[in-house]
Amino acid sequence: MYQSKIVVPIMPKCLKDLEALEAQAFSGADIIEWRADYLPSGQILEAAPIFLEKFQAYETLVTIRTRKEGGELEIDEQDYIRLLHEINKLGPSYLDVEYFTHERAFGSLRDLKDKIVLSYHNFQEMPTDFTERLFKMEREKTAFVKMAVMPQQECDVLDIMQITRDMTLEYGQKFITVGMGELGKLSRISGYLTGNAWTFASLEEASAPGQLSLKDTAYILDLLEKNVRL
Ligand SMILES: O=C1C[C@@](O)(C(=O)O)C[C@@H](O)[C@@H]1O
Repeated sequence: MYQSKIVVPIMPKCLKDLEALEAQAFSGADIIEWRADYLPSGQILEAAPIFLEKFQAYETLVTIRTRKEGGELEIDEQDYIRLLHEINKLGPSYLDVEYFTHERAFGSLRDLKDKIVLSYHNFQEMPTDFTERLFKMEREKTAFVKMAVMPQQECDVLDIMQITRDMTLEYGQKFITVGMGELGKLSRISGYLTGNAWTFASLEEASAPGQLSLKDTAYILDLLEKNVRL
């Protein structure tokens, strides 16, 4: 039986929003994800030390989600890589890197692989090459590999869970998979069976469809992870 860590995203749209956040309100979370793409790219480096200092009691994940993968920011590849390198110098626990959108440029980030969450997002569908993409990302030997997709039918959710379990048994607990939307909710709380390493939960505003609240996620995981005997 496995346990999942709970990640709560924050999405400040200006520095004032970021400054107004109270770190204690996030208690129950293990990791705070800063969705830096909600800020104009010119403000990201100013905001980064504020974020990292405010949430120093938690592990931290910095994500610059580009439009192509369902995020808010249009940014060229060089800036994307440069920002990640600069933010890394400030000491976040983890950095999200979109593998298939920035595959050519990934080489220059390889030296950070021990803190990289290599990721792929598809808000349209469950890609038919789901497993292949996981294998491809796994071969880069980063800290974690993440896939967030949109299941279209019930069996897609079961497939996500089964594949996560198979990959975890083979390579260890380093996969983060999400079935987004209403249909996918079960995948978010199934880590005790599948080995899903992290689950994303929301405090006020959800950063993706189907996210459960932090309170509900903590309650359900507690129930499933502590009381189930396999
Ligand atoms: O990749 C993910 C997962 C996510 O899309 C979700 O569905 O919970 C939420 C995003 O903030 C995060 O970067």
